[in-house]
Amino acid sequence: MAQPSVLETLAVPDGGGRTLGSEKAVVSFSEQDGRCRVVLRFAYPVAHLRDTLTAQVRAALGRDDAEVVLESRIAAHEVQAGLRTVHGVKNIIAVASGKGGVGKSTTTANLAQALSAMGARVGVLDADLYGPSQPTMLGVAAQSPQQHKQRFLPVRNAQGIQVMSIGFLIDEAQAVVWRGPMVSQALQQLLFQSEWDDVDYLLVDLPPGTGDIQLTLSQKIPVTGAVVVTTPQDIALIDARKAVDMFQKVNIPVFGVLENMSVHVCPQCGHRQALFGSDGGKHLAAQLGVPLLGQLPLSLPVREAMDTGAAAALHADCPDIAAIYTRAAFATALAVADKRRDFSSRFPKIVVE
Ligand SMILES: Nc1ncnc2c1ncn2[C@@H]1O[C@H](COP(=O)(O)OP(=O)(O)OP(=O)(O)O)[C@@H](O)[C@H]1O
Repeated sequence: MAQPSVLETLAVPDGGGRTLGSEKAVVSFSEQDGRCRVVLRFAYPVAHLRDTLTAQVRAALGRDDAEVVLESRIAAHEVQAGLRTVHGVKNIIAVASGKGGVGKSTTTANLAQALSAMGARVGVLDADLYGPSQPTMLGVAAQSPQQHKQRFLPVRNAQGIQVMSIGFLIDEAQAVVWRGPMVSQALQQLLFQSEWDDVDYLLVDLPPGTGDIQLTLSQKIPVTGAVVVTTPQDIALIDARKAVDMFQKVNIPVFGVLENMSVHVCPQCGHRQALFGSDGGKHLAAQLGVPLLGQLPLSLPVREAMDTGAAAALHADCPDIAAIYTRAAFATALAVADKRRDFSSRFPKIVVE
């Protein structure tokens, strides 16, 4: 049945000008026995848009009873030249910061939770050797990965997020004596020797800084793009700029900057205080010509949820915080979808001897 053209012009919410037409989203429209059914398919997760999209489609069709089905088909996208893709992983997103302690791990865990709630299959690889915190933040600290024929089975948290951490292999006391090449090797082992189960987005929580370790990693890991986390403080911004430069040097696109600890809102009187300065991340993003993914306030519930591995509960209980992470995660997923598709995993490797 012909699709009503009125659907083509409907905007994808938070989609930066995308429409159902530009996304070729309407894959089927049918009317049978008085029932109307529309199937929309996207190249990114959209579960968080279900109510809005359903209402838009019903209003456009003038059919309150229309059934609107949302589907996502997330593909693998281009990485740096010459790197092999990881079995079971479509897209790797590096989460980095120049300076330590700015909230990179917090951002990783919450972006993972947001993407998962949006309907994506998500993995997290904790590469932060000197402070592996993902197992705690994602609520799997009491578990350890099973091994099967020399391969690791990532641990799954209650929301199905697949987690591997360098902290599962070594303890923090040992970590201080590890040198760059050892870290790089351990990380590659975790990435390539894990049985990732059809992961759409694997977020890699990198150690802070822009030294040899980060550079080696950005040259050896097939990364679709990076998210850089900073506080608005000058000292953090200088380092964040270095992190952006590093990614650009190795041809990894920076999907955006997330400003963390933007303001402190007094829970008693609601007064907003910019403890680390105002809008530093926003200005940095503008100067570097990369998107600002969001500005997250200093928040007690965020800190508490990270200490107790309760990102899912945080998102359920604090809709304002959840909305900031969801918007940042969606912008990241759109940036991934905008990259050229990678078909290398579809073709067998041809070896000429
Ligand atoms: N927006 C926030 N509000 C309140 N606490 C926060 C916020 N962001 C991060 N934190 C807390 O600050 C501490 C440091 O955050 P986190 O571990 O995410 O930083 P990091 O940049 O990954 O640090 P590292 O340099 O160790 O890798 C944690 O206790 C975390 O819970």
